[in-house]
Amino acid sequence: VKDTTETPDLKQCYKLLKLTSRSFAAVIMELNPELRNAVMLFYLILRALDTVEDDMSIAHDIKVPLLRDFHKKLSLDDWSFDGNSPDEKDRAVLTEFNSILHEFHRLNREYREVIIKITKEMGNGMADYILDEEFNLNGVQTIKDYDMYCHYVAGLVGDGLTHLMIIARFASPELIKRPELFESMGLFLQKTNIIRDYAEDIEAGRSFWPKEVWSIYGEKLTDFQSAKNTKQGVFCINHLVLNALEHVTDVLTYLSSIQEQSSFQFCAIPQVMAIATLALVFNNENVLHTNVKIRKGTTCDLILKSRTYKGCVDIFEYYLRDIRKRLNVEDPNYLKFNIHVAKIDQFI
Ligand SMILES: O=C(O)CO[C@@H](C(=O)O)[C@@H](OCCCCCc1ccc2ccccc2c1)C(=O)NCCCCCc1ccc2ccccc2c1
Ligand SMILES: [Mg+2]
Ligand SMILES: [Mg+2]
Repeated sequence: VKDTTETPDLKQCYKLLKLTSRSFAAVIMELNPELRNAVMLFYLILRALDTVEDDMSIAHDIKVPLLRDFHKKLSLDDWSFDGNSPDEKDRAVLTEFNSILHEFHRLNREYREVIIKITKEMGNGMADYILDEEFNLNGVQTIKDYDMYCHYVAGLVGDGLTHLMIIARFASPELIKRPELFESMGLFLQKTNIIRDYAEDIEAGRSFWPKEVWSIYGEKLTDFQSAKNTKQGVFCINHLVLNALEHVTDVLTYLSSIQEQSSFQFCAIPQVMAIATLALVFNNENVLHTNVKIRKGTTCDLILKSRTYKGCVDIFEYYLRDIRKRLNVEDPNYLKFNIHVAKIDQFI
């Protein structure tokens, strides 16, 4: 019988979960007990890794080996790290890493193997980017680089979660044959965050908007912050929204194959939040200056409506129509948008 005693370490882990993530904590708590601890620990371990990646105060010669070897910490009984991550709540996952390790060793082997594999691949992908001088100086260059970066930080999460759900028998093994589906689950979320976080990232001295796109609309990425370039900045946002929408059909196909209710909601809620966020950032010049967020009321409606697959399809259809209605003919992306949204409509 599974040992489900609530140890002090487990309580500490759930405290860390709630501390580090508003959105993901809520959906992870919804999960069936069989899967909840594994996904919670998967989240905290990757959040710890990402906190190292995000911490601009850690020197490269410390950061790169730390990222590459992070998965090896998972075999230790005790390890913690005190970076100077500006974000207090994120720092805690690294200083309190022992609780995560103690609980990690209590997971069944199959779950641990998935988590170690993804942590190793993500850590090495992040390290490769940090070592790439081009990326360091000028950020993400091509759309191909953009997709590859998002693969490492989010596509791999979709990969790991899919395998955890299959081990727990909450998703069909057929999904393993469709890696493009779980890749899109991650890329849709990450690309939405990257578009939304423009102002915050520029402030922090980084950005992930691909040069292949923004250079169509401006000389420098920071140009969009001056009033005279607002229109070009909005066209750039819309171009990136269109690029993110290319993942919609894969996301809906993936959702249609999750049978277990709590896993379905766990997968569906972040996706419906993302399509609502994409509709919010579309044609929205505020994105160039601040971090726009969907209203709390909207969030509640989305959570309720996304309980069924049909509800999710309705939500996507609603926001895709909303975006199409607000397309302006002078937007260079006008034609591509219409063709692509019509294609998704056919799929739906
Ligand atoms: O620092 C921040 O607060 C934001 O960091 C972003 C960044 O630095 O780019 C960035 O960090 C990425 C690296 C660490 C990934 C951590 C993660 C996130 C969600 C999870 C959900 C469940 C289980 C494990 C999870 C692991 C970030 O958090 N971006 C949010 C989008 C990531 C989506 C991951 C993902 C992929 C597929 C999914 C499928 C189903 C349900 C949730 C899913 C969640
Ligand atoms: Mg981060
Ligand atoms: Mg990061």
